[in-house]
Amino acid sequence: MLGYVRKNISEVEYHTWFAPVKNLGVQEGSLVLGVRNSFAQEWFRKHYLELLEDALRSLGAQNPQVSFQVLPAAQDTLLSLNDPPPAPSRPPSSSTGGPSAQDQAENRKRLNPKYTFENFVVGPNNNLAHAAAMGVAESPGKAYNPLFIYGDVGLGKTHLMHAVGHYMSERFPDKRIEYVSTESFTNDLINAIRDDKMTQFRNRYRSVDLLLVDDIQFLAGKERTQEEFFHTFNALYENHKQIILSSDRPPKDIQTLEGRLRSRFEWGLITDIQSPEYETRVAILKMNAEHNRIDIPQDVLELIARQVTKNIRELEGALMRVVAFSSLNNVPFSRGVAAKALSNIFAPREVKVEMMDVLRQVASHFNMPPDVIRGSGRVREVVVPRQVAQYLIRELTDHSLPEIGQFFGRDHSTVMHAISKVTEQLGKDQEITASVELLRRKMQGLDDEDLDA
Ligand SMILES: Nc1ncnc2c1ncn2[C@@H]1O[C@H](COP(=O)(O)OP(=O)(O)OP(=O)(O)O)[C@@H](O)[C@H]1O
Repeated sequence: MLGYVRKNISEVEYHTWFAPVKNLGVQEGSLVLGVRNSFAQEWFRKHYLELLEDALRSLGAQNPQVSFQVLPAAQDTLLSLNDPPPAPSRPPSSSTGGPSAQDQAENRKRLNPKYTFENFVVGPNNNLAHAAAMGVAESPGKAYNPLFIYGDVGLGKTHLMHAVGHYMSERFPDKRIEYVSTESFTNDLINAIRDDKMTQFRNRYRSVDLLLVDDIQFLAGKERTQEEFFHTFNALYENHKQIILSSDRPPKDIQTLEGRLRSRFEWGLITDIQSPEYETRVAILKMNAEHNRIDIPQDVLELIARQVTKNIRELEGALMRVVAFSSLNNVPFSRGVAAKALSNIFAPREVKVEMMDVLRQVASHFNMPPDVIRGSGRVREVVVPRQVAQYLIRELTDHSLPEIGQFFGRDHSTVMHAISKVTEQLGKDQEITASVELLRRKMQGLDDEDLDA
């Protein structure tokens, strides 16, 4: 099966997703594959189910069925950044005069073990950069050289660079990988000049197979460093060695960068990373929670994702804060707890609610599928939830009556009618009043009694 799969996807994909998969045998006619976490489980369902079924079919299965099961927690918790890096997964080649085990260990030491492709959530904000990094990982020195990734702070530039490094060091344990910040490069250079060790300096940087340089914008205004980097760049480039650069802005906007360097930075591929969309932020939080074995409800993750929108490092920090807060106060996770935990750092932002959120909450409150509420049913059991949903959307979001109408496949006068109907019943009909009150508190993140206790 794996042979079939491998022929149909890229090597990077294969190593990222299929290498860690375990065969758990056949249960009730379905082949069960063990995957690392529920993120991987979802990914497999979405992206590889058909391929795996085809693979089984190619082996003669009439009615191929594949399912995925999350394996029991592995040892390597991914967020413990300070742990020693994992041991190399295969023995180093010693007799060929290749790099020593120590070299390899050195390579890995500089790479953050958490920053792998597998742990990188792909969304519309970063999919081009991700694809480019995958391309480079697959054909270093050939696909795009240099690869220039730019974007604001905390959006995953370093993560992607390291992912290429990990990937290469796993597939080609003999390759030399150097990750350096522009600041360290500059300091190394200053030390080398001072200690008269320029030859060593040049050997070090010009003999690598993959050079990753972070925050290249800091070359601006440093003439001697630019000069040295120019020669390093040329030496590597001419030998088809891969270079990846990160920066907070594109080459054209780096002031006082020599023209010859700027043009070299533009030779390969320039790609950017933008701030993540809401769904990507939720997915990142979910993955983080899982890696840390934290069982935290989806609606709490959603609240965090609405609070922190621009920087993924801060997003991760916010999650940790909520976790710490709830454990220190010995209260279970809830939206209220999260709102409270974050209220000191983030300017209290009104929790922004979307129409779909309201619909989902109302649906779950009345215990019926959202589509039924939006559907055409006219019985009271459906009409009341529909009116309540429209009423709450009007109250909690900025959407206009026609927009709400469109969301429900109705015109604005129907919505107006629904709103006045609910308004009329508030205070009179106990059930409706209680439902509206409860749902409103829930969506504003005020549903927490634990905190008051
Ligand atoms: N798409 C993603 N999926 C999962 N985690 C991500 C993603 N993007 C960023 N992160 C996480 O966000 C944090 C910040 O990312 P990183 O350090 O790579 O940002 P950066 O763009 O290099 O920032 P800086 O400019 O400050 O160096 C890291 O912990 C990283 O793992």
